[in-house]
Amino acid sequence: MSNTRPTIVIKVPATSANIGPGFDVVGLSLSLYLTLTVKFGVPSFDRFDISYSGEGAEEVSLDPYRNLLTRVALYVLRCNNYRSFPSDLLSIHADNQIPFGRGLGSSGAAVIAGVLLGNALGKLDLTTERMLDYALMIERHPDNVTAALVGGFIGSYLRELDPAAMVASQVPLSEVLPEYPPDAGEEWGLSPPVPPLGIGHYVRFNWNHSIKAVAIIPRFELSTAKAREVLPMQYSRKDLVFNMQRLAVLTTALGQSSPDPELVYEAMKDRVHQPYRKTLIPGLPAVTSQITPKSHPGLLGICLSGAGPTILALATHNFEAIAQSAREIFALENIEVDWKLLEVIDGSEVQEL
Ligand SMILES: Nc1ncnc2c1ncn2[C@@H]1O[C@H](COP(=O)(O)OP(=O)(O)O)[C@@H](O)[C@H]1O
Ligand SMILES: N[C@@H](CCOP(=O)(O)O)C(=O)O
Repeated sequence: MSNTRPTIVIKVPATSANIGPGFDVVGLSLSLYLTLTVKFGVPSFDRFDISYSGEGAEEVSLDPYRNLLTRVALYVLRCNNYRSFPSDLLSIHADNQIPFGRGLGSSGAAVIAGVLLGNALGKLDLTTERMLDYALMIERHPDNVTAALVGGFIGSYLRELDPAAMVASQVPLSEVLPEYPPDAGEEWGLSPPVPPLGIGHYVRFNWNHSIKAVAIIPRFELSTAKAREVLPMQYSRKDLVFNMQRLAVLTTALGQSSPDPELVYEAMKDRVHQPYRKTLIPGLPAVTSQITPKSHPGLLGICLSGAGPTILALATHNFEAIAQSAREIFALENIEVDWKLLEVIDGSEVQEL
């Protein structure tokens, strides 16, 4: 009988964050996946192998100290008294359907996959809440990572931390995820900052499963960091009230048995992030204002997905016509798009084979 540990499969969904007015607050898990297959055995040259297929396979680093997935897993392991990866780790294969830098939560999925990987490698038995704490030390807005971990239509907030915990939660990312291993024979420097307990809190809203997500995906990347740099530090009371009124309505409206297109279309408008991001995404205002429930029966609402450039249209039918109209509007700006019809699905899964 072999003593090798069973293969582990980790499956994490894509997400669409914000859904219009819920900037950094709401997220949906969508039916595109990052799937890791983790094998155990005796690695040659003391080094496990990382391989990729699918989206990003050509550009991602296969060095475990540079790759986001394995850096996150190592962070979780080091916070739990492991010095490094287990010596019987043979290989990690990542099959990725989530395009990078398009506003479909690729980095959130990678962070969650990394936390689940660290938890599985170290047999740590972390609770969902604790895994969320680890993820929030890296991706510091809760909308994508929470929806990717627990699945569904999710609202979340970050708890106000006491001053000591606040310091711990704000250490620079370079200290949470150092890129280089120590030289041979040397120990890692400082212990990594262990997350404070209970950083993120969430609730799952009802979702009417007749509503599908049409993701219209421009063929260019926009990093979330760049799309956050264009946002102002302060907002007017008028704009905040505009968003809060809509968000309060939207979180219930999308779970009703017969979603009301007029109500949802208006409730998916936003004044906190989309008006500022239009400079980075030509065509955004035209797409969100010209495709309406009147022009496209079946459409409920339309917004930027996450930080963009993907457009998220929520609809019950007429998916192709909605996508085709968005394609024509983007074509006027010389932007080509792909589109996918996605479902709102469950959260992450970890299986032993
Ligand atoms: N599966 C993955 N493995 C490794 N790195 C990833 C993975 N997914 C995303 N990333 C990293 O995250 C970056 C994209 O993050 P970000 O700008 O936040 O866009 P997104 O909207 O797709 O989350 C990629 O360029 C890559 O560096
Ligand atoms: N609330 C964040 C969400 C970023 O989502 P992503 O899928 O673009 O990473 C924001 O709008 O900046």
